[in-house]
Amino acid sequence: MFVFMEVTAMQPTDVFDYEDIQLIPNKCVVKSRKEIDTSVQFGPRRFRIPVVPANMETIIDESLARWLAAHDYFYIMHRFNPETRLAFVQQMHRDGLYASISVGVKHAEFALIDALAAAQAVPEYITIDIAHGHAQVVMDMIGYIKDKLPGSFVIAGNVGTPQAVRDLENAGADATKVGIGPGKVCITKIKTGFGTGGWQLAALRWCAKAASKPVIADGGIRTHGDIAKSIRFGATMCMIGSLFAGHDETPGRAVERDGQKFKEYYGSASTYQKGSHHNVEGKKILIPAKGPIANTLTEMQEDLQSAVSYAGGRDLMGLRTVDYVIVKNSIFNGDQY
Ligand SMILES: NC(=O)C1=CN([C@@H]2O[C@H](COP(=O)(O)OP(=O)(O)OC[C@H]3O[C@@H](n4cnc5c(N)ncnc54)[C@H](OP(=O)(O)O)[C@@H]3O)[C@@H](O)[C@H]2O)C=CC1
Ligand SMILES: Nc1nc2c(ncn2[C@@H]2O[C@H](COP(=O)(O)O)[C@@H](O)[C@H]2O)c(=O)[nH]1
Repeated sequence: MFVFMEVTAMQPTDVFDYEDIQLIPNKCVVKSRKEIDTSVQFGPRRFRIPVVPANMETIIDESLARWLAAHDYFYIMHRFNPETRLAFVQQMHRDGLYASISVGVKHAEFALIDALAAAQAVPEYITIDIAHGHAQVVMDMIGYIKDKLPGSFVIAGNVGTPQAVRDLENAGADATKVGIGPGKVCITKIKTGFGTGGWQLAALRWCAKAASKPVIADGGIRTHGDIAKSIRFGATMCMIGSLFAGHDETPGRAVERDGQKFKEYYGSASTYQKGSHHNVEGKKILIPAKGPIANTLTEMQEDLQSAVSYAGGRDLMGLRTVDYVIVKNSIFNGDQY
């Protein structure tokens, strides 16, 4: 009985997801959407939009990372070519670009931090990227990075509860990443029964209320309007995989089916990434080819500018206070996009 009461007290009050929310407009205060500033300060730098492509092997590679950095977008390089990370940081710095890498928590990852420190190659951003980020080993890694590379901005995740956000912040994380299982290629909820899939936006709101530092909303974003909703519910930055998959520059393998062009998009915990069948929590899908990523990034920015104008604001913070309604599954109203 006591345990039941405690669990009940931990639950968020409203449960909803992106598709269940519509934001309510305020009077427009700009003459043109072009006046609206969508930029965001995140750690030591300012970026054009509050969006980062997921740190997954089919979403980002070194070449795209370089392009994003050079064009003032945030990126996080994945950690699946572990031996290349020191050289990557050095090359980015040599070219006058910021470095943003991912690490895990196994023994060799602590050695990487030592190697970066020894070479005085201090990445501007380090993301600790594991499935279940509310873990002592993650807090140990945060402490280790803060000790050896105090100049790096540390993002830790993934988590799905306010307690996890507080624990990682107290361990020294500069930002936390929220989302357990809402991703398009995720099967965590099916395989384990756990996660924020189906109520990711409510989980974001729940976690962001507890946060004293920036939160990244990670997974489940299916439309550009979901970016505005993430900001409304407390995110500073949005991590997106599936919407970026399929572009010319995203590195998923190109395939053709019945004369149509697609690109592969697979989970970081899928058998395709891991090369093994143990603890698989991801799958592979095909995403239709989409053309240049720059077009999508521009469209995201324009849609965000429009969203802020509906909010009656001039910048992203205008979204934070808008009213909203919860209408279950209301977004497409039976229509196709
Ligand atoms: N956002 C999400 O919902 C999810 C994301 N992913 C992504 O998949 C990739 C691989 O993640 P991950 O398997 O954590 O990376 P790793 O293979 O590096 O595992 C992380 C470490 O944590 C241990 N661990 C203990 N419990 C868990 C658990 N429930 N899930 C995962 N590890 C656990 C692992 O040991 P051992 O392997 O021996 O158990 C290992 O030592 C990451 O990029 C991650 O972001 C994966 C699943 C969910
Ligand atoms: N449960 C799993 N989640 C995964 C896996 N690989 C990546 N991810 C997460 O998904 C988001 C991207 O979500 P999307 O809805 O925008 O496509 C990514 O950032 C990770 O957090 C996986 O194998 N299993």
